[in-house]
Amino acid sequence: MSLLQVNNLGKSFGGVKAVDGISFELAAGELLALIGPNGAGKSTTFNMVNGQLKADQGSILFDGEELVGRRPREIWRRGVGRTFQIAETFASLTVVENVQMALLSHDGKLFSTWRRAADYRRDDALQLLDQVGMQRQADRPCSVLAYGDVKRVELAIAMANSPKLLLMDEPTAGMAPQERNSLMALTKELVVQRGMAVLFTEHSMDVVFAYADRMIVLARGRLIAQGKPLEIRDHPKVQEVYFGSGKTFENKEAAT
Ligand SMILES: Nc1ncnc2c1ncn2[C@@H]1O[C@H](COP(=O)(O)OP(=O)(O)OP(=O)(O)O)[C@@H](O)[C@H]1O
Repeated sequence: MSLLQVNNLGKSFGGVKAVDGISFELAAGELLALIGPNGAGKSTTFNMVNGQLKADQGSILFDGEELVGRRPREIWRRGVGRTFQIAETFASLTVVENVQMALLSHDGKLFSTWRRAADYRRDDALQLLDQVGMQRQADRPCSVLAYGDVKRVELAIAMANSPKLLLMDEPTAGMAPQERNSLMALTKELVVQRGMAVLFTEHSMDVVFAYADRMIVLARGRLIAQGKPLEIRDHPKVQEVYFGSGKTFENKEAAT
């Protein structure tokens, strides 16, 4: 059975059907990209899975249990993690302290032991940093890191909750191509090592085609195609939605 089973999921805002009865599955150890033009319904889908938006219709089964109607924190506790940008207030903390804060939060001790974050499970935090190649920078403040390194720390923070499913909303936005590749290669490594599933949205087609195991394509709230990257690349409906008929992804990449 798949880790995540989404069935006939829908959400409207006023008269707009932001997500219109979509169904898809995601298995453990799989990297699934959610793509589509602006306004296609990607964020709305994401936010229904993480509980920030309540679905109007359909079901989201995670590990066999219904997520629709549950609060975000409950969903997070069940093993659905997401990457967050490191807030400005935390940028002055060191890299390892940021991960220690995440461990405190995971253990439900955030407010009682706030001041002792620097002592809390430091070795575990260092091990998480090792997995993202950031152990050597553990004692530097996050504020001085290169952008690509901040993204690695954000990944380590998300790992502190040991998610079975990790949601990543445009993980490589604002990154240079080389940084993008290195972040996605790392994500793929974590997927393989931990058997974790990842659902990510992405505008960069080169990232999607290089790293996604499978893709689902939304347009105006509907799921218009799903499959392996090569199947999607040649899918007529996808070509139509993105570029009008006759054009290809390669043309788009070459043009940008
Ligand atoms: N809170 C909201 N209130 C009203 N309409 C909304 C709201 N959120 C999304 N929508 C509408 O729902 C549709 C889908 O939006 P959504 O943000 O899910 O698309 P998206 O694929 O994530 O787009 P983008 O790539 O631009 O982020 C759009 O028509 C959008 O205007």
